[in-house]
Amino acid sequence: MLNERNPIPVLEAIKRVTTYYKKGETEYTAITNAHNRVLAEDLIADHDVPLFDRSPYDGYALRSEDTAEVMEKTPKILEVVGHIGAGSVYHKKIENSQAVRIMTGAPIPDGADAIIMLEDTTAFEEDGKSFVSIKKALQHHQNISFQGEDVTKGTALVKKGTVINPGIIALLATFGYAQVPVSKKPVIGVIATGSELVEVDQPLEPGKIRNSNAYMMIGQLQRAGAIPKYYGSLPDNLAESLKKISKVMQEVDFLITTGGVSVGDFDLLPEIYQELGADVLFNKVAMRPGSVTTVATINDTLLYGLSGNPSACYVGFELFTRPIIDYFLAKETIGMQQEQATLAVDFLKTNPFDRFIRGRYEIKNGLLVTEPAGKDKSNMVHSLAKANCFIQLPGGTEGYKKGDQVTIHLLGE
Ligand SMILES: Nc1nc2c(c(=O)[nH]1)N[C@H]1C(S)=C(S)[C@@H](COP(=O)(O)OP(=O)(O)OC[C@H]3O[C@@H](n4cnc5c(N)ncnc54)[C@H](O)[C@@H]3O)O[C@H]1N2
Ligand code: MOO
Ligand SMILES: [Mg+2]
Repeated sequence: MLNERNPIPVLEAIKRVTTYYKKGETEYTAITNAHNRVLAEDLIADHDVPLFDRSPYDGYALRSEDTAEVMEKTPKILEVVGHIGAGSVYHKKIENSQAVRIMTGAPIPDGADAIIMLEDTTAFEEDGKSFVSIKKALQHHQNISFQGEDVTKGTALVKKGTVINPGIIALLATFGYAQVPVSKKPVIGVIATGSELVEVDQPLEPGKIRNSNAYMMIGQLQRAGAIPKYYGSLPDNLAESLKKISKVMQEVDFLITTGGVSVGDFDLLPEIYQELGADVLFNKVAMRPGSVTTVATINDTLLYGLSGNPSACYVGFELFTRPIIDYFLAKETIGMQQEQATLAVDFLKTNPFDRFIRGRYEIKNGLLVTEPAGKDKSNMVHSLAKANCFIQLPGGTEGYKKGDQVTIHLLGE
């Protein structure tokens, strides 16, 4: 007699796993490897940017009052007493009727209060001295890039928990973070189960299929910011599976298996949980696909038993494993972003349970529109390649029509 399984709602299942989350630690990574990592400390400006008033143009630094009487036909002649580029400093003070030739990024010399662009000047030499003819009047503080105008010291720039992007890397570099504090990535074990599986580099034989789930999950783990540790696939053999799974549980933060969680004669995971004394949090979720998704714990370590059907495995991972990885990484946002979108085609099946269709969304004329990414069967793999969201249709509904509003869960960052 089969043991009856009680399906629980998706949100209840997510709640049960999240009570087991572990928060990771902080580690340091070289700034050249910081992209896509999660910042583990708030980034606060410890100095102004720019740190000094500087020139935004190639031109001349001068005293604006010297240009008060400049008119188109009566230019003002100033003596050029210095010449600096970015990285150099003019150490004297600019006096009456003097100018310093200055390049973009160089600090404004003392006494100067404005910059004139090269294009509005003519340089000439006379008696071994340099002069510049100024053709335009300037205002006090005209064309100055001021200290602190970009960032003021003390400003909170990026919150911990933010995923680091190239723009954040620019800030980290600006403030001298050669080593960046980031959340340590969880190490997550992956085991595929099933005597029908051959590895990706092996030829197919009658009755066999290639193991695609393990590699799919390795990609999902990488996308989620975890470190996958692949332990290969196991045949449907109890003794061998028990030995391997108990050993692997010691080496990882969590373990994911795929396959063998349903009620078939060779679905060994239920017996494995029992033999290992695991606490099964749930073994049936009111959803399609992935209804047989099982999550157990052994000594508070999560053991995910995802379905063998590729689409069910994929959905089970994103709904139940990904939020735990987000917690581990102390991310500011947990789980997939949700949006409302317009259905672009009819979807007429009934939905006895919550349905998560592998979908594709795009922005058309400023609106989010979505449609299934392909055939909607849990044992199919093709539609996964195109999917960039799940279309959620609540249980107890039927017959969604083109134009209906639906909730979508976004898969990408
Ligand atoms: N009598 C019932 N049969 C089934 C039920 C049920 O409630 N009663 N549930 C069905 C549902 S729903 C699903 S989903 C599957 C779940 O099956 P398992 O998780 O036990 O997975 P397996 O039996 O091992 O494999 C199912 C299917 O997936 C293929 N598979 C397995 N591993 C991989 C892999 N690594 N890469 C690619 N494909 C894989 C496997 O060959 C099977 O075709 O059970 C239904 N049955
Ligand atoms: O768990 Mo199954 O995926 O509902 O198809
Ligand atoms: Mg099975």
